[in-house]
Amino acid sequence: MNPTVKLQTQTFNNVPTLPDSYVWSTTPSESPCLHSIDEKQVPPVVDIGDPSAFSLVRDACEKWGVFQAINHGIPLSLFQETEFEARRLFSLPTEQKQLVARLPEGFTGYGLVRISRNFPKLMWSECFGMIGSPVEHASQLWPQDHAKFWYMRKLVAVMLRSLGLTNEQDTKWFEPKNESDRAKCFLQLNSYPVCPDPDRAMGLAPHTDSSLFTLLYQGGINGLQVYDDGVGWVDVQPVEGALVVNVGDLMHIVSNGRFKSVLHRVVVNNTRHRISTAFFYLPPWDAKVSPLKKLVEFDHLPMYRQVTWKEYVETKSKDLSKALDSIRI
Ligand SMILES: O=C(O)CCC(=O)C(=O)O
Ligand SMILES: [Fe+2]
Repeated sequence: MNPTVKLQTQTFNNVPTLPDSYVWSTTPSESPCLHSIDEKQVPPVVDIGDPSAFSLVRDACEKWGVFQAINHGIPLSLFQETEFEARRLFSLPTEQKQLVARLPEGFTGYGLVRISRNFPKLMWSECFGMIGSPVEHASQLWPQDHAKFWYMRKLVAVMLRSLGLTNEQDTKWFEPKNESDRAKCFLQLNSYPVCPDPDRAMGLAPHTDSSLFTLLYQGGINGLQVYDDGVGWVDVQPVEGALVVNVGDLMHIVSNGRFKSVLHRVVVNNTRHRISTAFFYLPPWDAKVSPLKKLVEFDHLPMYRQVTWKEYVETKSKDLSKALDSIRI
């Protein structure tokens, strides 16, 4: 049994005060968050079905590295059902969740978020990871007709087109060489239980996602914050029907730094148990990722050397904040 996971879950259920191991020195009061109502100071909400979406997405990814997408074509009921099942899963007794505990180096199963090992303090959260997507099976069953199972296709297309990548040559680098090599989705259910002392706790420590991009459903409960150099921490308020789209490190590399991978964190609260569902859109394991030629021509010099996704994950698990810099030319 993983002792850390056991400690964590018991703590969530039983304590009236925050144990020392969960007290962060960087509290929200030390790094205040902006609760802004000025819409220029928050990541924008973009209607993906609108013809102006490409330029709005480009601007948002360049300035913030994040936006909220509406009209994205993904049935919201999928997320609502996922949230329902996530609440069922996280409310199981600890011993039962331990049956599917994530291995220390693994991605799937129940446990602490993977980035926990990079921080000395514990985070007020637990998670459950899964790999795979229905597209893998649907494409074998209906080779010509599986597009409707690829829920993220509209968003993938918008992200690429907003970078000016419109033809097949531009996107060949992450095309699968065979069916088993197809781009993967990693799904993570995050649970942030009600916390006795939210101002001194941390739901999820500041990090960037390693993915190409991440789709996030945050239900209706606040908690996600993104960092802006000029303004500091900014709330990403849940918007009905919207999905948060984060630019990840790989998109940052591919776009030669034009789309910036967004630094974000999650704060907790003392009244509501927050659940979020994150889909990390990933290239095949051995895909070679580097600034795309077309985009380098625009910027003149490549900022990053080529790296495989596998190599990048290994580098990042050793040092979260230095992985991008370590491949900088
Ligand atoms: O719970 C959230 O709002 C964010 C989750 C997140 O950043 C992650 O899973 O990487
Ligand atoms: Fe994240």
